[in-house]
Amino acid sequence: MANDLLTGTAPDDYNASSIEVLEGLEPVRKRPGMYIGGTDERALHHLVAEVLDNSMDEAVAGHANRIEVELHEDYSVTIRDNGRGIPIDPHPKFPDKSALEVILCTLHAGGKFSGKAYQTSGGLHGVGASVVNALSDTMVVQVARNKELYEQRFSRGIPLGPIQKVGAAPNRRGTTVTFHADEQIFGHHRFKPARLFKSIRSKAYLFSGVEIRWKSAINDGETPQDAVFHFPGGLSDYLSETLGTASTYADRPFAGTVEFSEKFNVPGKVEWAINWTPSRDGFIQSYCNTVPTPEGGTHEAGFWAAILKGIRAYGELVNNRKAKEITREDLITGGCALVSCFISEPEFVGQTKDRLATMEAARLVENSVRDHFDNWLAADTKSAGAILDFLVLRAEERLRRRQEKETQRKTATKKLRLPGKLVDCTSSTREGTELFIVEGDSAGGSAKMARDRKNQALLPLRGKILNVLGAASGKLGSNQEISDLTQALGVGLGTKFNIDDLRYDKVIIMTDADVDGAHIAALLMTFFFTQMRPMIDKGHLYLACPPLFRLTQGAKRVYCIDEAEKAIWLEKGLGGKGKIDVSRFKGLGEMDAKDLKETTMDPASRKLIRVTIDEDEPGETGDLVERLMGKKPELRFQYISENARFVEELDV
Ligand SMILES: Nc1ncnc2c1ncn2[C@@H]1O[C@H](COP(=O)(O)OP(=O)(O)OP(=O)(O)O)[C@@H](O)[C@H]1O
Repeated sequence: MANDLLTGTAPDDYNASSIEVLEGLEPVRKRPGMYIGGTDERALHHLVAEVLDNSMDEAVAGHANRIEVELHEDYSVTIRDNGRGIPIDPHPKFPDKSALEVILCTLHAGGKFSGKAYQTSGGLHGVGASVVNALSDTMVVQVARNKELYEQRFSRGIPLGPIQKVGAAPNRRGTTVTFHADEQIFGHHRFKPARLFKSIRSKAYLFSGVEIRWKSAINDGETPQDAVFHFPGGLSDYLSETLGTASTYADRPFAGTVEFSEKFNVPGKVEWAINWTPSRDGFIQSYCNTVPTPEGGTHEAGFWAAILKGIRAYGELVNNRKAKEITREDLITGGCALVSCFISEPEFVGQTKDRLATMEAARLVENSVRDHFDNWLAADTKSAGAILDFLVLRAEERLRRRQEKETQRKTATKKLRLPGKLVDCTSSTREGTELFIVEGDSAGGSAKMARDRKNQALLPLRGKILNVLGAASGKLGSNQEISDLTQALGVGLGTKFNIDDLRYDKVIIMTDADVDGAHIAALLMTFFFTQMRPMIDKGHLYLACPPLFRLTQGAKRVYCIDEAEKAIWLEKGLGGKGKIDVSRFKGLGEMDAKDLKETTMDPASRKLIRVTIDEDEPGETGDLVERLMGKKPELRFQYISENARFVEELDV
């Protein structure tokens, strides 16, 4: 390897033959995570959702009204509908294959791309059924069409033979899929009757035009083994059932349905139900085209916007001045909501469709719900008043909590033994405050003058802090610089560390633009990375970017971060009169307060770099820290001298 690097020749074993092209359904088996979000229990249950969603799409499109789901003793599952049946005629693009085989053995084959066969479908990528096929050791698909019954069998995505006619089906139509999940992929995970039961029941609530029958050969002692779900009352009934005997502020939920075609001249609709209760935490369950969206998305955003604007407007109407303090956060505490929308060509994030991304959905849902909510509040003043009072109380509680926290900070600050050299800011709340950690001697004076006293504090460090990677943990607590820093931050060290006690919003490392400065910044970042990691994760740690040069030409002046920037200005000129005067700042201390403020400290003109951790490469970050701060000084020296001006690229 080393020789190859030196001679510049590539090793022989990395060439075109190293580049694999996965064909057919191979990628699904190789990388199931990409298609169903993993190989765990959740992913396993997602297989049923993929097949069931296809039957639901048939129902929502008006072609089926009955679906059956059966869990067998060997943990295989059958899903049957009375829809049109997957097409079985030869596919025009692949005349020797049936459409069914193309659908089940090819990614991105489906009837939901153009919106002709389905208007508002949960399916859209044309991969669901083929993914289930690829991840099942057996899969049997039967289609009853034109009074005939057809069947094709598969194993791990490969057809075991062509499609065959297996009998007559004079009184039947629709699709039946039976599959057994492959243990090579899902290991010991098995379907849980309770989990399937719950998700199937919620599907039935989402579309009142369908009846879903459930049957299970597995008895888990709590889940019914037979059930029929049909809910003409839709989401309103679902919410009442979910809330059970909990007391609520409105006797009946605020619920309704709006067809988009009537209001906005586009296909689709939204259905919703919400009520508020003092007896449990609030929740929102949202769906798009019957697909659950546990991470929410634009339809949820539109819904909350309508409710928030509605309740505030009602508050104004009844002269409740505090209503304008209500925020979305208050609506959700104690607010239990179900929202289900149907739109054409929805955009989800990922194949598991956990979040809706279609922007249009926010507008459609908000405008549909808003009028109804206004009318509902006006018509039922008893419920409206109770809800408004409850929400105002929530808002007041939230504000009180915030105030308490602020006073706690004030008193804590008073009680706190702050390090003598800390130049604190005067703000009594944490909001908007910044602590600059500066290289002691060089920056102290000018930084003091350059700062905004109200919200910018300074902690001058004398020389280099302890290298925490090499140090024993006992040494940390007794190190003066580290103890000053920890005290100034207010967060405590080791087991006492608590990010909630942090006294500043931003902690900014401001060191000289030279090798020593880079080293100090690296030591500090290592300290935060290893001892106070949440400071980085929660976005509190920053690097200041002081300039290295000041160029002056007559009355014109610019600051340059590095040689390259200087070269550009020298070339094009500053636009002033006479020759360009270049001064190089050897340290922050050399800059006068005005320069330092303008270039490095004033939020209006400075540049800051937020220290982040590359989530994809946590191992690498650890490696780099070890390389920089570990036991091998030669590696550290090499890295720092190569990167002294570019510490910001560390991205520790
Ligand atoms: N039960 C069914 N009845 C009728 N047609 C079906 C049925 N199941 C699947 N199909 C047809 O097979 C196509 C492919 O289904 P598949 O589940 O692979 O993808 P999809 O539903 O189109 O999209 P997604 O990958 O988002 O689920 C569907 O678009 C539909 O045309």
